[in-house]
Amino acid sequence: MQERKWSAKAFAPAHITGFFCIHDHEDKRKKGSTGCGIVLDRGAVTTATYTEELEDTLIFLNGKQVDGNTTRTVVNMLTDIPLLVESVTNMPIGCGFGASGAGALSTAYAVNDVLSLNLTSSEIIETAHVAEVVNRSGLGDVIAQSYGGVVIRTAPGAPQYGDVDWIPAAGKEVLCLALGELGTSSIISDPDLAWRINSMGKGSMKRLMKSPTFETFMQCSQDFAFGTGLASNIVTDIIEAVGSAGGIASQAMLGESVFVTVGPDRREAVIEALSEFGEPSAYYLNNCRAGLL
Ligand SMILES: Nc1ncnc2c1ncn2[C@@H]1O[C@H](COP(=O)(O)OP(=O)(O)O)[C@@H](O)[C@H]1O
Ligand SMILES: CC(C)(COP(=O)(O)O)[C@@H](O)C(=O)O
Repeated sequence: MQERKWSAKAFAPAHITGFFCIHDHEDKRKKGSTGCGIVLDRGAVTTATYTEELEDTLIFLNGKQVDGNTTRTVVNMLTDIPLLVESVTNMPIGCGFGASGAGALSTAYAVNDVLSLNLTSSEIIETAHVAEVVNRSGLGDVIAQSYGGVVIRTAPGAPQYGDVDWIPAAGKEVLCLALGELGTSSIISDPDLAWRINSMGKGSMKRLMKSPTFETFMQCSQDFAFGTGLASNIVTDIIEAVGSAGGIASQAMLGESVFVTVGPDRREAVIEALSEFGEPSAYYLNNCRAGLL
């Protein structure tokens, strides 16, 4: 007889979107975003546990009980068995690092395993993507987090409907400064903002595809942050200070956060410039995908 599994653990990485376009569709699997972003070496590790005493699904984030609506939707889409879901993350939450997507995707992998649901990766990714779309907590993070690297989302939606390509890049360092939260739901639901996002996003996508390099990605992201008006005064000041110090910075969508790329010769100067505004953290590009641990 197969041994009963009580617990399963999975990982999903952080993802910063540089620029994006919103694609609405009544079929939530086909709704999503196109755009480009980077998958990073931090993420969420989630354990799903089955215990007989549990009456309702409980969700913990870094040891504290949370509503975790997107994660809860994932569990409800997959089972009516109550589960204990414990997620631990070393990325900023609500700041444009795709934390909700990483939580949802790692949960979907862990639940599939602990309950032996025998879903394929495409079905697992689709579940997490639909949960993000339904909760308006993200549109494209789950797709990028499923693949790793510098992901260009060329067509929106879950794996069977959407499409991706990559800018080949080695484990480059990315400096980040997370200042605060931006509500993903309120921004993507605002018709004026959505119009500006889409008109800037389309232009950024065209420009990137003409010259798909990491430098073009950074430049398009910066123009997107300014052109959409999403960059606050402080974010604008930081982006300019980094530029003067010899780096390229942009805003992590959708958060009050800045991410930076810089060559080794200007690294110290850029860190000094960033330190005027807060304590920067060093991340690395991650070419690894989400999955079971
Ligand atoms: N690993 C996780 N597990 C469960 N819920 C999470 C996790 N990470 C973030 N969340 C929830 O996601 C919400 C933040 O999502 P969102 O506003 O989309 O920001 P982000 O840019 O971090 O994705 C918060 O309510 C938070 O409790
Ligand atoms: C930019 C965003 C819509 C939200 O990203 P976050 O705030 O990190 O959940 C993302 O999911 C995307 O589609 O590119």
